[in-house]
Amino acid sequence: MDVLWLIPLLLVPLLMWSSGTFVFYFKKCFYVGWMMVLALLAIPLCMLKSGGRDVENMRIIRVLVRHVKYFLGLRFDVSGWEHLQTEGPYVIISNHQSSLDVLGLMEILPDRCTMIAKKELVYAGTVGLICWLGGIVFINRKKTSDAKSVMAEAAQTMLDQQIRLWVFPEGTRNQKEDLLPFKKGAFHLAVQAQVPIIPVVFSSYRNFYLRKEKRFNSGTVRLRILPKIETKGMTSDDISSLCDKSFDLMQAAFRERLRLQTHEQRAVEGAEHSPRSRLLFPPTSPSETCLPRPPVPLPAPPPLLSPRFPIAWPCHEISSCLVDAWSGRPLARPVSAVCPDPHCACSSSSTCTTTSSTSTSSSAALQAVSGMTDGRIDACCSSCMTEGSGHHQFLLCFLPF
Ligand SMILES: CCCCCCCC/C=C\CCCCCCCC(=O)SCCNC(=O)CCNC(=O)[C@H](O)C(C)(C)COP(=O)(O)OP(=O)(O)OC[C@H]1O[C@@H](n2cnc3c(N)ncnc32)[C@H](O)[C@@H]1OP(=O)(O)O
Ligand SMILES: CCCCCCCC/C=C\CCCCCCCC(=O)OC[C@@H](O)COP(=O)(O)O
Repeated sequence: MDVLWLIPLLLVPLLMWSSGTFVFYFKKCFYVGWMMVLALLAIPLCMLKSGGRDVENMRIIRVLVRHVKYFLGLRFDVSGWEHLQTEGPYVIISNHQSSLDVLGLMEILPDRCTMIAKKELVYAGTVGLICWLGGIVFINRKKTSDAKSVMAEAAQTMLDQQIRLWVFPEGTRNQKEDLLPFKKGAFHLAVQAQVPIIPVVFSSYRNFYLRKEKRFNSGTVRLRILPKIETKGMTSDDISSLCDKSFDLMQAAFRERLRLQTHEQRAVEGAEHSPRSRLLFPPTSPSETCLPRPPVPLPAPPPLLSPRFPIAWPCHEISSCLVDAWSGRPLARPVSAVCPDPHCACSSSSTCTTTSSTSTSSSAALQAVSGMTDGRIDACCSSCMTEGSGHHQFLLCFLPF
């Protein structure tokens, strides 16, 4: 009789090892349960620190949530930190795939930043209470007029109390291959307060988390912080174009990442359903998962055409397509050139972090610039610097057919 308690103790690891569906439910229950417990811990700490609802409580919440990723086998890889180095209030907008977004959000959450959330969240037990204590602004999505007036008030509070706000402009969770059309509230907020917008793009979770298929493997989420979009001088007439511009930038970054993910995914097929992939941390690079792999030393980076510009090599976004994950052979030839891409998102003073070039015309233009005609441009323009003349230096990733 005494040994009966051993059964679940042995059964859980066995099921974890053998069943992906079990892992899915186990991890989800653990996540919700553990967040509830953490919130319970955080409540007295927040009360002691600030005596009630205060954005400063987000520091405590941030510290407490940071370790949860290790239990779930998730890694966060952040690029574009420099774009968060902006003084004063701003609005952060990001895509929203799942409640797991909270983990990524807490990885980069700046000081004095809180969120806009649906009002139902306040009823989520201890989590609801901690959201309230953290100063989260609750809106009633079903009553637009109420939501608008709450957000107009929030714009004023942002300025009065120097607060930053994080909004999910899709307005709901979305796991599709494209972002949902953006709601306008975040842009009204930024224009009313005359503060910049900082877009943040979470890479798709589909390579490790599939709600319908009941899969929750280990995986890496790439968070890309894009350059800020200024709203100084804008009025309500500019809301639509601001919203469209932000959407286009984020959609391009999301799709570009998704394309690279699909490329990497092919390399790890087969390993995908192994217990290792469900339970352990993901390897740091796709090539690590590819066995056997001949020990081919990587070639030294070729000299850039214009040494005047300090371009990092290999740059983060492109590095994943520089080497064939199976053979280790170099796939792409990085070259430096002036960016002819009309969609290039370089802004005059900052480092360019995004642009994707899929249209035939810009692809042809890039090929002409790079002098290579026997291949396809897979990704272009990363770590691009702006020359005095307004030309953009960038790297091309060139895949031979
Ligand atoms: C240790 C502790 C451990 C504990 C762990 C837990 C810690 C947790 C901590 C932290 C976690 C926090 C995690 C939070 C996550 C929550 C996420 C969510 O809940 S996502 C859902 C809610 N979010 C939104 O919905 C986005 C914001 N929504 C909007 O901005 C919408 O625009 C909204 C609701 C204001 C209106 O939505 P409409 O569906 O009516 O659609 P539209 O097209 O945008 O607006 C209709 C018209 O109203 C105008 N409008 C919108 N906002 C306006 C405004 N502010 N002023 C004037 N006009 C406005 C628009 O321009 C549009 O008019 P025209 O079509 O252009 O003519
Ligand atoms: C009454 C609803 C409350 C649901 C929350 C259940 C408790 C969750 C417990 C632990 C998770 C901690 C993170 C909580 C913050 C995540 C909130 C969230 O992601 O809400 C979903 C909302 O953005 C969009 O909702 P819909 O997709 O429109 O639906």
